[in-house]
Amino acid sequence: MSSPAQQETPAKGGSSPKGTPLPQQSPVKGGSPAVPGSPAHSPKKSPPRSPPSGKANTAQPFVLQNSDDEDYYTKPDFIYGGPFIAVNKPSPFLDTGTPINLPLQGTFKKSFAYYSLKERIPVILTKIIDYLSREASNIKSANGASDEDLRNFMQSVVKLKNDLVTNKDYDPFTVDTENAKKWNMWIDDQENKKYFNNTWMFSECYLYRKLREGCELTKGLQNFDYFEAQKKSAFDNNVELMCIVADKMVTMVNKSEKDKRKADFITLLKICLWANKCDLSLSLGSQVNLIQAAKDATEKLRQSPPPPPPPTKGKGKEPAQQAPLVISHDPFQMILDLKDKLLVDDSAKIADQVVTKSEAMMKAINAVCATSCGREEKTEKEGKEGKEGKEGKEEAPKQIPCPAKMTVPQAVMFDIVCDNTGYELFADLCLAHFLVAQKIVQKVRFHVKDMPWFISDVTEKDFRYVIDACTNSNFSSEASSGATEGDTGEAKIIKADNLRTLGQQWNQYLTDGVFQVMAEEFWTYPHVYRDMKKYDPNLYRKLQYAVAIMFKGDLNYRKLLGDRNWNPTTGFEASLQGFIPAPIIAVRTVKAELISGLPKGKWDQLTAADEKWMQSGDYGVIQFCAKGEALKVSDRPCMDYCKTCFGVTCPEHTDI
Ligand SMILES: O=P(O)(O)OC[C@@]1(O)O[C@H](CO)[C@@H](O)[C@@H]1O
Repeated sequence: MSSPAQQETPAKGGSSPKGTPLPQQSPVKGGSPAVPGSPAHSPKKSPPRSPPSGKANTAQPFVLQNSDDEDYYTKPDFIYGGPFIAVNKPSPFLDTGTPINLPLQGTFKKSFAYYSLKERIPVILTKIIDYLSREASNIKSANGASDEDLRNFMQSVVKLKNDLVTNKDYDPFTVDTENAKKWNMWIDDQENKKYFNNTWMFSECYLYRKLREGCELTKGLQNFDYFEAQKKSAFDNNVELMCIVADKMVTMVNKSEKDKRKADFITLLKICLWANKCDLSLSLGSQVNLIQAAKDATEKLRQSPPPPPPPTKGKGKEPAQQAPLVISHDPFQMILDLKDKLLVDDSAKIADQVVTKSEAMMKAINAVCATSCGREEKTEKEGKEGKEGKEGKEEAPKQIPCPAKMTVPQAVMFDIVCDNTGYELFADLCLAHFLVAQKIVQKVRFHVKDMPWFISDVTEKDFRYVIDACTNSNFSSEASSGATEGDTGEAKIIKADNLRTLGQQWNQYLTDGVFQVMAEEFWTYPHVYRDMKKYDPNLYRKLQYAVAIMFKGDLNYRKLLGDRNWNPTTGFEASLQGFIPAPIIAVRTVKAELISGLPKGKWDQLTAADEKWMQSGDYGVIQFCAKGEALKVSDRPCMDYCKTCFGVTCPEHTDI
């Protein structure tokens, strides 16, 4: 076993475990970091960290099972034949939050990363084990799996949980796939191979990838999605919200004048934002029901109402309004209610600049088309002449230029890097539909996961499920209290008529290629986005063709920011560390301890009021980096270059 003393303590080194030089280290947010060996560092055990406020703590106790656990570092050494001498080995565990500018990591005991690895993920794994034993016969019959398949998968989850809670080294992958080989290479490259000692991102992604391997190693569970049942319930729980949004969509997709179009664009961005509260990973797989959450919050507010606002002084001033005592679950009302929780709001900028850029792109495409269409006409003419002369001459195939050489896209495209399925995906689809219907873009590409990921992330199958479930919904119910009510005061009936119409339209868009679903491997790699160019240059190139890329949710945000605890006032653009294939939009409720682009003093103010505000998902940001790398002829051709295209046309990458 490698000596823990040899492991670099990140707070000391001033560089990330991957060796990336970091800016000068400043003090830890909420307290100065205790460095092992320093007087401030106490080897004493600190009281266990409580879970984020409002979340049920169903976690099991952290069982210390062998010398790989964190207490190992403070146990006395036994010297054979000599006296017992207590030697305090320098521990990589620090009793602090994540120091500024360091990666999020399980070694910082006051961080959400530590709490997640220690409490949250073991609970998620335990729930899978429970589900497998409870639903064994259904799972077997649905998948054509054997007892042995199920037993093997279950054992792999038990082992994974044990390895995690005892902070073992990562196990290499044994399944014989190219993807597993890559993972093994990346594991070899890690300086720290233990769950808590490496970056949170690597460990957490490894856990979800390893879960998948448990199924890949069986015969009958190859396509089994252990989170599917939870994802389906999540959809059902929020159909009422979808019906409310669908009803408003009717006016949003009609041709409208400029100002209304901009206002609707902004509204839909905000609907997309607050839909990101519906994430099953933060809730440890428990259903997130926004209607119930609104009812609970209303009840809480009624029990302890906020003090009335002080009277406003001065002539002609409006009297201050008492805050409403009802928290609505109507998604449109929610936007107003949560106004103060939206910490950075670039939505107006986004609405303006996406439209402007789309118009410019459309012009460029038309200009290219004018030239190539001219050529096509000629070809047609030549073809006719040819036909007259040579009978049966075949028509030339559509020429798709080499993506590495193309500097103008084939269509005006908006990309959405999806996060959660269910209501959140529904909201993303609404925004996409709006952009297409208003002719702002011609096509929307949805990037989804190629395996079950962070419980509720969208896979291709989930994508189809949501659209079909909308198309076939026959929801009809009295509006829950707090939702839109009729003018007459009568209870309003919420129906799925417009939801079904949306579902049908989305199916059509899929058939026509206006909506495209892409499940690239990269999204389930452990790499942060600044490294995309290195690990997947093809995907980077594809993204470059977008008019803008919207990254949804917290995990995408963590990857955008390199999973590093930036000084919160660092500019959003700087925190992207050069990853700007196209203009970047980040739409995220805050569920991890990192953020950039905050106004001065805001972080301190929020932390003084609630030190766990970054773990709750109650706050949000809509951020924009308008730049985007210029699309030049690539100095690094497509990785499939010349395989089938011979440098002329591209039959491979039709998704560009
Ligand atoms: O990406 P999402 O769905 O918004 O959030 C994913 C999430 O719940 O998972 C991570 C921990 O497992 C957290 O960073 C984050 O809160």
